[in-house]
Amino acid sequence: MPIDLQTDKLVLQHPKGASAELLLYGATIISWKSGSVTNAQPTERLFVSGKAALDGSKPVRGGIPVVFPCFGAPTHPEHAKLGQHGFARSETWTFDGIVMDNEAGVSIRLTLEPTASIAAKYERPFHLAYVVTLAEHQLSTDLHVKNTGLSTSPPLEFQALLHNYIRVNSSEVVVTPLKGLTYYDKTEPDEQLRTKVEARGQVDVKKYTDFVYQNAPGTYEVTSPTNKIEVRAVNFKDVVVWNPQQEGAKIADMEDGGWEKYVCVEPGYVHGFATLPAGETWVGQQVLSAKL
Ligand SMILES: O=P(O)(O)OC[C@H]1O[C@@H](O)[C@H](O)[C@@H](O)[C@@H]1O
Repeated sequence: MPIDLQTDKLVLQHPKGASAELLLYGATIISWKSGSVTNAQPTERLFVSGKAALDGSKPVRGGIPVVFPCFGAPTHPEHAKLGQHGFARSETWTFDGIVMDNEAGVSIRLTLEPTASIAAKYERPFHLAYVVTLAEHQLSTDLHVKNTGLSTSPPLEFQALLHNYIRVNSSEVVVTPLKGLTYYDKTEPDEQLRTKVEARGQVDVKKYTDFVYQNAPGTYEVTSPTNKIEVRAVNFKDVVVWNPQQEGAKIADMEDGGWEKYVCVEPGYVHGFATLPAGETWVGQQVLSAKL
């Protein structure tokens, strides 16, 4: 079966060998196995911590959690009751159907609408759809946000991000091209000094990195001697590069030394807020391609 719907997760299988698994909880992709143009053998491209909870008790430490409607701690008054990174990664989504099932792509759609538990902490009406498409060497994830409010209601203001944990040796990986971009350095203790300009042609994560690059180009290469993933994003104007290094030891669900096994490269709309008038839809798209 190219698409296997189980109680709490979906398994996608591409006829040429790639596969992906996603939980209904958080619409979190927890595995993407893909070959590349130069290496046909499907290999795992995402990192999931050995200590991650996969039972819906807390957001998954790894894979691709969906961040909506706030990134980090809430800063918008409408998000005040939400936790870090919002609720999309910790609510159970609904399987809405198969979008495509052929060699070009095996594709499904999940949706999320306000539930009693969401409405208790977030009052705005919305409809989210998440379309996940598996191709021979690619995984596409498209987030559709609709403001379902009445025409008289104010625009929806939100942030959204795809929190990719890319499996790679973090001491060898570089992320390009980020040179010349303004970024917000969340590791900088002095608030006044947090806005910086990237001077490096190749950004490594050999030290604690938590950088929010603004107005980034949208296409990034995540390269190590044994792995290369291209991240292509549309409408996610910013990109976060995160690796906690030893700070990761303070994260309860991080496996020992887990930070040596991934880099997070996260396209998002996170500097400021996307503004969506009533009745309209915003679509943020991402394509991950295995190049090596
Ligand atoms: O522990 P969480 O909520 O999954 O967040 C992990 C990291 O996510 C990154 O996107 C943030 O920039 C970091 O500041 C944060 O630590």
